[in-house]
Amino acid sequence: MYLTKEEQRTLDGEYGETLRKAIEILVALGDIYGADSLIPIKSAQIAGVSYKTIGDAGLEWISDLEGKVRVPAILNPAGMDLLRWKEMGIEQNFATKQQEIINAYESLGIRTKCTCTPYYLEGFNAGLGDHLAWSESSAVSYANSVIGARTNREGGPSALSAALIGKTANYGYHLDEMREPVIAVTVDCELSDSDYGALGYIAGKAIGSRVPIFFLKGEPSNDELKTLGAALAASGAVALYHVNGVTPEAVRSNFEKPHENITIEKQQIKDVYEASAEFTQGKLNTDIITIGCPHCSPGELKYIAELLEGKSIKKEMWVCTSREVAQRCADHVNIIEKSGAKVVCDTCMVVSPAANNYQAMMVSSGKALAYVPSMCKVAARYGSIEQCIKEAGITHEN
Ligand SMILES: C[C@@](O)(CCOP(=O)(O)O)CC(=O)O
Ligand code: SF4
Repeated sequence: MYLTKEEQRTLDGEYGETLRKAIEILVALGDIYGADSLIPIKSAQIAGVSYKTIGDAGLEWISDLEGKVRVPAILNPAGMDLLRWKEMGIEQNFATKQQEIINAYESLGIRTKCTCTPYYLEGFNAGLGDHLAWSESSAVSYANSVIGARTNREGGPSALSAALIGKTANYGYHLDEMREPVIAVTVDCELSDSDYGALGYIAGKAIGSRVPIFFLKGEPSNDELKTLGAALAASGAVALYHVNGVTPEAVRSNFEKPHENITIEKQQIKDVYEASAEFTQGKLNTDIITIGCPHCSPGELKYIAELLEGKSIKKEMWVCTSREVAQRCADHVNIIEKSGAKVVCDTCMVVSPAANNYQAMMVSSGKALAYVPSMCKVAARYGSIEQCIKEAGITHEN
């Protein structure tokens, strides 16, 4: 891989051990994947924040680093709401370790905003063709597919290295030829809201890590595309998808329909909503409802507030979002919290150990449906946002 003189000096350790280690990781990845050079990035989003997923080894690795990031960088969700962790049932020891991780990242100049939806934050707007180093799989999918920016699915260490160097290796989804669709997915029915998460949940398994192009009957909103992409990345490993006539590169490039095609039927979407026998036979009772995987947009918070206005709910319910979006939507947040639901910031139902305290979770996300059973050891069932709120049990209505 070609390195500039400056990059070579960094690799030789002239600017210290942290930058040497960081560029070594980028060069190693570039050599493995055949990159020709390093290219500048606009921003970084760094995974590996929850103490639940990185543990003491991760904390130690980050704490040993020195210096400051060269591009705007933020974090993936942590294991707790950084302010209201006690209310979530998080233990003191976990909270202390979690805060140490946040402090270690902060000392590297990383903004301690913990979210998988960086594209809603001030200073993180990305545009068509921008090169990024983002980690969280749904954020990667949204950046590539909905925005038309370019990022590989970075691991925590490689995104952090890219942030410190301000560059990433030029391979994979940074290149035009890797962004062309190779499989078509035809959907033969109209879809709305959580149907897109169900579609992603089904289609991801068949697509694996390939680039699909969807042929849909309607035109999904950006929130629906977010839901689709998150599920595709979780049940499969899709980092980029196109929707014919909708997503920016499909509109500009007018791709030819690939030869391989899979068709998804209405019944397959409906099946995702069918709860398992354990739920229907009453052996499992939903004891927590979670919405906001990926983190809620302002529009989703507004919709949830409309459904909950003037009502009280019986069951534990979390609405997950970023702190910045929650602050921007304070009125909607107040309405949601008045109902008894919690607007949980900085974390989510998958990366917080607090989720493990429950037995059965109802989710409105195809991604959460795929991950909650394995990552939290909690049974999960699927429903639309409206069905989730109904399941929370409305006790009174004004
Ligand atoms: C499940 C996921 O959304 C959260 C876990 O991330 P982390 O490694 O704890 O930052 C990761 C992903 O899908 O990229
Ligand atoms: S599991 Fe869902 S809410 Fe949690 S970080 Fe991933 S996309 Fe975001």
